[in-house]
Amino acid sequence: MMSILDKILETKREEVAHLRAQGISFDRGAPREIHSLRQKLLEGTKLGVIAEIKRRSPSKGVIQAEINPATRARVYEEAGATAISVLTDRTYFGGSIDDLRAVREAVSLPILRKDFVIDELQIDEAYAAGADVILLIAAALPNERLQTLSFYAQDLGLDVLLEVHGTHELDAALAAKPSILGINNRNLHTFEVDLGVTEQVIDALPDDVVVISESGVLGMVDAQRMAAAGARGVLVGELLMRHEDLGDVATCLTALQMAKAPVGRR
Ligand SMILES: O=P(O)(O)OC[C@@H](O)[C@@H](O)c1c[nH]c2ccccc12
Repeated sequence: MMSILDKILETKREEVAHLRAQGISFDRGAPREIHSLRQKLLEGTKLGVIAEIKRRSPSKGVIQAEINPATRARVYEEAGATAISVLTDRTYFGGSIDDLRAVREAVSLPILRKDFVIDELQIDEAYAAGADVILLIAAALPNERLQTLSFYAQDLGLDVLLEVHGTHELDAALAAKPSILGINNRNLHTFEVDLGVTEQVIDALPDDVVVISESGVLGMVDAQRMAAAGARGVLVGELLMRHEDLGDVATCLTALQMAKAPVGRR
């Protein structure tokens, strides 16, 4: 049976063919300002919170479809988020690259393009739209493509967040020299969430790898647990997106930042 990830990757191949027909243009001679998430995580004295804009997902269905990404991003910024993650996939997550452009206009925080990147053109598109970080998923790409795409993005000055789901992907992930390693607590095939995944993977890592823990963080206790495991930051989507009231969003985000910073790792 075809998994959801396989299905998504098939859609991405169609999107890339479309992009190729269209072309992406930006001026390589005039480099843009890049806001480095890696630097911010390293300099931070608290646990970093990467706040996500996600309307829906294959695992949860609609979370909140009618939002203004720019307004929400401003609330995230004012409440002290370290960075903003924008789901740009339309078919499965209800987002778009226009959401990312709108967020870029609204905030000066680092912005992560959250999508399923399989081709250089998607990285060009992210760069032209104002992203600072791109996501690469170890489970989605052969080892040598992971490396090629990681180096391609870093040559443009972007940070690369490389996502793994277990220790079996670590050799491939580290060979691609990501700026940040993301440990996803959600299994992309079964959608099962287990914060223990971050703890297990961090145990197997060299100390100098900058780590964030992704998915399933549902409050301050979970954030604290991920910080204690050694994560420099957490990536939080659903918890924030479930709140419609922007005051509640800010309160929720402020609470997450009360977690103590990790000790004993970079
Ligand atoms: O909504 P959550 O459980 O807080 O998770 C956020 C984020 O980690 C999740 O959206 C995510 C992690 N890796 C991904 C890859 C593609 C799409 C989405 C994701």
